[in-house]
Amino acid sequence: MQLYAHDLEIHFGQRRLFQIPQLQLNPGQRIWLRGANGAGKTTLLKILSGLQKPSRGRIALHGEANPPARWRSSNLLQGRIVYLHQNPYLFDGTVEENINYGLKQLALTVDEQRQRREQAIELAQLSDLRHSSAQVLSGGERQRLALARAWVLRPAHLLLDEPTASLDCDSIAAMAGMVDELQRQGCGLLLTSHQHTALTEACQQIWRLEKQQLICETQQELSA
Ligand SMILES: Nc1ncnc2c1ncn2[C@@H]1O[C@H](COP(=O)(O)OP(=O)(O)OP(=O)(O)O)[C@@H](O)[C@H]1O
Repeated sequence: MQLYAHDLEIHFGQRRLFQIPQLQLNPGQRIWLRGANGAGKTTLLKILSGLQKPSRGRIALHGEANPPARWRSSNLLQGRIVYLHQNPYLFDGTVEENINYGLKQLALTVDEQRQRREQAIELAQLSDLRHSSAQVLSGGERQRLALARAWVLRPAHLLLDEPTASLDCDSIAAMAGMVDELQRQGCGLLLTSHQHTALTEACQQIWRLEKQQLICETQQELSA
């Protein structure tokens, strides 16, 4: 399921943040979105996930241009394109309950729910903390839980905003394992990161927000 955006533009008052004639994110593709502080990376991810309305333009899945009347209420995008914030919001309740919350939104049998939950908890290395309150988790544990909660949804596209900022090597490895697994299942991934990590290593393309434009490069071009 391709994600398309056409003619995207966003202004804050008189200031134009970016203008992007066209972009396409394919299933199973992993892209590193780069750019200086304030270039508009978070804003672009929020627009692509339907959380923020652009000043102009439209996004579509499957190539069907179908802009929602109210950007945020679009059923087209809900659950299919998931945005993961760099400081994720977790619900009151345990680690397991946070993951169950995501699962309840899906039409799965009890067995399928259990299977996904157990796999997610293991991949996120949260087995010992499954009954702990999410509110007492460390930064790295929170980030792993937030990704596990997104992981169980099997989104068509996952947009990750600085997912590994201030994480240690073990947490980054756990995050990379989950992201690799999603990619194998055909999930398209777009991620921002100011550091080169195990998550960015496997990106086939780099999109750079610069001078209000989106420039596409391959990893090879970057290292050349
Ligand atoms: N609702 C808003 N109203 C006005 N300005 C905004 C709004 N949202 C974002 N901006 C501005 O747009 C610019 C881009 O913000 P954004 O968070 O998208 O940048 P970023 O590339 O993700 O930056 P960083 O690398 O620092 O996280 C910033 O200068 C920000 O202040």
